[in-house]
Amino acid sequence: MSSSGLQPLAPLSENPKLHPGPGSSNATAPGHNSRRASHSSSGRPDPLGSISHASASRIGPGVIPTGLRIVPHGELTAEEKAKRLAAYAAVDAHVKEHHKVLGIGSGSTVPYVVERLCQEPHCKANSDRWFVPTGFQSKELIVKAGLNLGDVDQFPTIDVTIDGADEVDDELNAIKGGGACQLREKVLAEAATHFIIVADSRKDSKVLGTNWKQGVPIEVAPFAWAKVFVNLQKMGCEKPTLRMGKMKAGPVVTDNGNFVIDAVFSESYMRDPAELLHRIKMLTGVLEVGLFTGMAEAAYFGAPDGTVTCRWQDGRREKVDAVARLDVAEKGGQLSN
Ligand SMILES: O=C[C@H](O)[C@H](O)[C@H](O)COP(=O)(O)O
Repeated sequence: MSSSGLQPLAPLSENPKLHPGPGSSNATAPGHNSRRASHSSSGRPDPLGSISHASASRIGPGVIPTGLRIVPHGELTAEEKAKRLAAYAAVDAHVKEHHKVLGIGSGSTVPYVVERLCQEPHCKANSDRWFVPTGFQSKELIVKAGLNLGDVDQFPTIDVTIDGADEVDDELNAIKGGGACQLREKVLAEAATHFIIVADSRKDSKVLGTNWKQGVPIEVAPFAWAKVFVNLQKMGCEKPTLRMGKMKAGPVVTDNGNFVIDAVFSESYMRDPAELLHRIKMLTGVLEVGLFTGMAEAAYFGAPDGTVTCRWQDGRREKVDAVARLDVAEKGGQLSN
């Protein structure tokens, strides 16, 4: 089925041992799609062809598709409810049956995107789809949900990427990288025909840096971090900080093996994020900047009162009723593709 011609590793969902019957604790919730993925032979060399399902299942417990646990909506905090509603509204508006390759972002809002994709009507098309992650967390989400895992080297063109954001301005420019995933996230945003943001209403802002005070996340080659740090100070960055690990002595290391510098810039810089992005990106040693300018087509913001606002790149703004989509989430349960 792959238009790229590559045939990725068959999903673990094809292993019957990993799919207990309906009476088990892994029984699926309403909306579950039990169809298996089908894979056609590409005729081209398959670098993963020698890996059998059996050997794949021995990789470790972390990769077994255990399904996603849906927390009943009533048990969520107002903030989590808002994220869920934004994610559901975005998936319903932008994922179409003919979309075959979906980019899955990172952060605490994105699990609700995957949750929605595993419900009716979307799940019907999932067996013929590939899901491309932006990092370790979203890869685990995809695998646990039993969805077909792909990568951007197989699918350099993605139909829709849906991702969270740390802050979004008036023109849908965004700060991203609070979870250190900015490099892969930007590759998947750029590869996507439609790049959509999902967030709670605290991220909805006029000027970047108004609510997100941590600074612009910048992924740097480890050996160059001190040089970039000094360059940023010379550029006028008020407070560069090498992001440090928690429960780890030393800096955060990204999924790509790099460091992250968080750089706070004054409002005058943040009012022109495209120019700031350009200047930072030109510093040798910088791999990617967590400023996403002119990329998002639409952004969905869930509010604690249960409303969702969609903002479009052309400035349009509309209210979306997402509460009506909560039938499966109201009950909670276990969900897998
Ligand atoms: O690196 C992480 C990403 O850019 C996230 O998408 C961003 O931090 C938003 O995450 P959350 O949805 O948890 O606020």
